[in-house]
Amino acid sequence: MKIALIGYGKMGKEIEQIAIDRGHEIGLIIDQENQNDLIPDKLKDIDVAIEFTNPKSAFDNYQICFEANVPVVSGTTGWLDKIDLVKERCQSGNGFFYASNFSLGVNLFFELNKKLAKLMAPFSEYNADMEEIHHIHKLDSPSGTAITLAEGIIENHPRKTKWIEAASTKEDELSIFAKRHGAVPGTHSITWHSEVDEINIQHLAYSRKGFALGAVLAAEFMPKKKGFFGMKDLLNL
Ligand SMILES: NC(=O)C1=CN([C@@H]2O[C@H](COP(=O)(O)OP(=O)(O)OC[C@H]3O[C@@H](n4cnc5c(N)ncnc54)[C@H](OP(=O)(O)O)[C@@H]3O)[C@@H](O)[C@H]2O)C=CC1
Ligand SMILES: O=C(O)C1=N[C@H](C(=O)O)C[C@H](O)C1
Repeated sequence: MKIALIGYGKMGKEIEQIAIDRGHEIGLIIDQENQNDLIPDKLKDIDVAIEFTNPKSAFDNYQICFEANVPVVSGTTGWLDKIDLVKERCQSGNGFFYASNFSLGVNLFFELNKKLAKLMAPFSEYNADMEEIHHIHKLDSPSGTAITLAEGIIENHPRKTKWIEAASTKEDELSIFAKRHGAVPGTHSITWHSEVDEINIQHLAYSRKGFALGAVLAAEFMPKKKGFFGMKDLLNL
């Protein structure tokens, strides 16, 4: 498979290594300094583009790939205000795969989080909050993964209707505390507190390898696909 890497930062470089180890060819690398090279003509013989840039650039990059009819795998977070426009493009024949977190562990953790929220629903003595910790270079807050976890709680718990990135005393609000520290790859914890105890679940990434492998597996799934896909399609969760 011939891959275009759009964004050659921490994730782009990790993905390049895993893609090569799995026998793929990197046909094009686009980063900030050569971003004007991302034109449909340069994508002519590319099977799939993997996009990890930043919230401001992601959507424009998708559109260029769509024009070239190249399916996109994207892990960039913080651009979801445009998700309906991407879904429209997918309905008209383009292929797009998005995950706020590509690691197998986090996707299992998403399911565990939903099950725990459902289990807690009848027990009003417990209230939840969330903490996410990432490296100091992260641009968006809270993390995309934290938002997916919050949505999982809100869908499965009748007393939580929204999340806020602050301490809240309102029962219907789920507090998310985002911390930035050193080089932390990504840690997410959910705690259900009562007056007498607490239940805590946590996913802690040791490195970016799990995210990068998931993105390459998604890229292997995508050539010739049309429509909007996510980790549930890949992992059959
Ligand atoms: N879904 C998941 O599993 C994961 C998602 N992420 C997300 O992926 C994104 C990237 O993360 P990460 O690799 O750590 O970030 P980095 O900042 O290390 O890398 C992003 C790269 O994109 C470059 N870039 C900026 N603008 C453009 C552009 N218009 N076209 C092409 N390249 C551009 C940046 O260049 P410059 O530095 O010069 O600006 C940088 O090299 C973030 O949104 C992060 O939240 C991260 C890990 C896992
Ligand atoms: O920026 C990062 O580093 C990460 N971003 C993703 C997110 O926002 O959830 C995934 C992972 O936590 C690392």
